[in-house]
Amino acid sequence: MTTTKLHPRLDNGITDYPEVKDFAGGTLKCLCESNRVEVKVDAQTLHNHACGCSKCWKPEGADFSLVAVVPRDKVHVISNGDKLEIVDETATIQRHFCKECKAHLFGRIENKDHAFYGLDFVHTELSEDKGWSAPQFAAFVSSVIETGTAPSQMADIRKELNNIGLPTYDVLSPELMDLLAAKTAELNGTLQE
Ligand SMILES: N[C@@H](CCC(=O)N[C@@H](CSCO)C(=O)NCC(=O)O)C(=O)O
Repeated sequence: MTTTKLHPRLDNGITDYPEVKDFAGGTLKCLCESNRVEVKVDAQTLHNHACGCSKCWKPEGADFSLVAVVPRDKVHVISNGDKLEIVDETATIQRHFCKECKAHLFGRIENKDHAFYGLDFVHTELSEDKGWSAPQFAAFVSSVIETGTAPSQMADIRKELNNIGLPTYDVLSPELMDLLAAKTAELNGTLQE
């Protein structure tokens, strides 16, 4: 038994993701009461996952964020873009957040030599549209220790994630780590076909 709250959309199992075939996207809205920042995403997301890292945006009290990727040319700010600022311009992922409510609307990589260049990071819980892809794994699980989770809770947290069907990794999933390594090999000239 653990007192941890993974994320409001994970604590009772993965029930809020009725993934819809051919789902074409929806609109993300910040958490402000009025003048919401709105970002239209014209595609289904890929690689949706729980992320325990300290940089991804999490709802109040949650240990994990839920974050997925989508092609950057499918992401368009349609309202109140003047409220967006970048958390850290020097980070690999430039997270565009609403300076009033602090929600992150999208994260973008501007370095063309990065394996994930061309993909934006989005939190589909900011959308009321139903049909988004469901979380598939939990990444950066050990990182929750960095933001104040006791190491003694980690076994329970991993068990809880596994119980709702999410394999746990302390970096990204093997598939994504292979993409990162292949990009490094490509840049080093050692990539084999
Ligand atoms: N232990 C660190 C890990 C931070 C980290 O590497 N975060 C990943 C998360 S992306 C979504 O899963 C990352 O790629 N970061 C690049 C960036 O943030 O620019 C911590 O917890 O801070």
